[in-house]
Amino acid sequence: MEVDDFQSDTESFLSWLSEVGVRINPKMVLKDLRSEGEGRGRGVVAAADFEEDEIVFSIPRSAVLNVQNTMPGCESSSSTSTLSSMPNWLALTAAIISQGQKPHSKWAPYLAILPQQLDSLIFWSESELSELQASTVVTKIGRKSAEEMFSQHIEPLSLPGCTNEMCHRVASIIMAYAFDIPEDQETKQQENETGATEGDADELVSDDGEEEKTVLSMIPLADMLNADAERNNARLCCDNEDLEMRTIKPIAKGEEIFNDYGQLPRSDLLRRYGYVTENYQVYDVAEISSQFIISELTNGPLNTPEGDILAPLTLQDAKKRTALAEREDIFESSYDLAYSGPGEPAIPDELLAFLYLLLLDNDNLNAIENSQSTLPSRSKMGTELVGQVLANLLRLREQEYVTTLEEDEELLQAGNLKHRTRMAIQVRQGEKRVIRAAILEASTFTANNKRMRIGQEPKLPAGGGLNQNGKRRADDHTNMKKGRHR
Ligand SMILES: C[S@@+](CC[C@H](N)C(=O)[O-])C[C@H]1O[C@@H](n2cnc3c(N)ncnc32)[C@H](O)[C@@H]1O
Repeated sequence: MEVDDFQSDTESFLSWLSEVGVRINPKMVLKDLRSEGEGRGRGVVAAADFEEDEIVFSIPRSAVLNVQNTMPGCESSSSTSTLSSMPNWLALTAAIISQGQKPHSKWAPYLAILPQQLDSLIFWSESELSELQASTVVTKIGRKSAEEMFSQHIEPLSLPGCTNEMCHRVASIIMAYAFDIPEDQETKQQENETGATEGDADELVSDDGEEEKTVLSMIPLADMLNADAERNNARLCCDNEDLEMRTIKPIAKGEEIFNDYGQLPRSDLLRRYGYVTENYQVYDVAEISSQFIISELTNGPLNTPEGDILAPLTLQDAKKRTALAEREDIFESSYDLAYSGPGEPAIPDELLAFLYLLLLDNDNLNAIENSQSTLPSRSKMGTELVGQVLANLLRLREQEYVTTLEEDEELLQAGNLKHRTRMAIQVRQGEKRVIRAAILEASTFTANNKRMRIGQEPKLPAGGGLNQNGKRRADDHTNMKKGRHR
């Protein structure tokens, strides 16, 4: 978009906001922030000091773009009922596409300022995605399943000129811009009178414990606020007739006014919003899947801290222990590792318990299975063996990434990186740091190994197994896998 278009679109948008009844505090400005960082686009900045709990702007509910407000414009009652029966995000996608095709849509000046291009992961090429290496975020993009939904729900609406790419663009804007707001009193009352219920609206629990319906909505101007982890200083308040953006702390003149997108790891921030900043790194997570753990423990013998060799689990034994983990409600297909905080370890209890069950001796395993005993406390499950095996598994998990943490740090320092490549490196670097922190935590486990399945196993000849660094011995050809792929 030309610079002039950007500015003139902002101006048309601002005059439209006033036409539709949006009241803007003169102490705020909608600013072009593109020169302050790639992807920053427009943002809201304080032009004078704000106190805490001041209104930055207020928006009448009639200006909100959602399925309810666009329905009266729907050509036929059959499309009205079709929209109501769709998943929320798809119905809103259809409503926005349909408004975009109307030259005189009430929301035209608003739609004109929504981005044509986004950096969310769904728009990345295969080669750009490969920079994320072993990050599991790549498996969560969901392009194919979204397209199945488009063909099931949007195609039958026969919206002229509607393509998959258009649907992806609109659905991604919804993911990055839309708000879930509680249904307004009037609609609620109408529904109570007619007994109508809305499709699959998300539900919140209201103060009085009643489930409260929410409506996925595009809220002009409210969605012009950027976000940056803990720097949020305003929030959307839906308690009054108009929706209000209110400050939650004093904001000094010149400061940007930030909303809160949530405490997201950078992988998810990139997937959903197409940007990352260093301020989100405290929320980074790394994942280790149970499939990876089982495959490593069944594939080869392990060296124990005492130098004993722990025979690999048979597939049947692994299955039995996994079934027990499921029964004990600690089995997850993938476990999240995060930075530790007060009372929050890097290694989740469920992962610790799963490894404990995989490494427990048969007598104690049977006792849990027969409900003669239960899983012990976290400190007792953190045995030296569990810590050692987990540290080895985590080292192997780290080696699934093509580059090392140190190499990523060098790449970031060297600069000259394309915007998407830089963001991908920041994500994978963050995940490796989390894995390293979890390895350190695992190496502090010191509980007694007496219930562990060491010593029960027939001793294996030297030459097999993982060494202390988690690497397979060079002569173990059959078990060589998952090395670095340079
Ligand atoms: C709700 S919109 C905010 C308004 C947006 N800046 C615009 O001009 O349309 C969310 C999008 O803004 C951008 N964004 C928000 N916060 C950002 C930040 N701290 N740094 C860079 N981009 C950001 C991302 O592209 C994100 O998908």
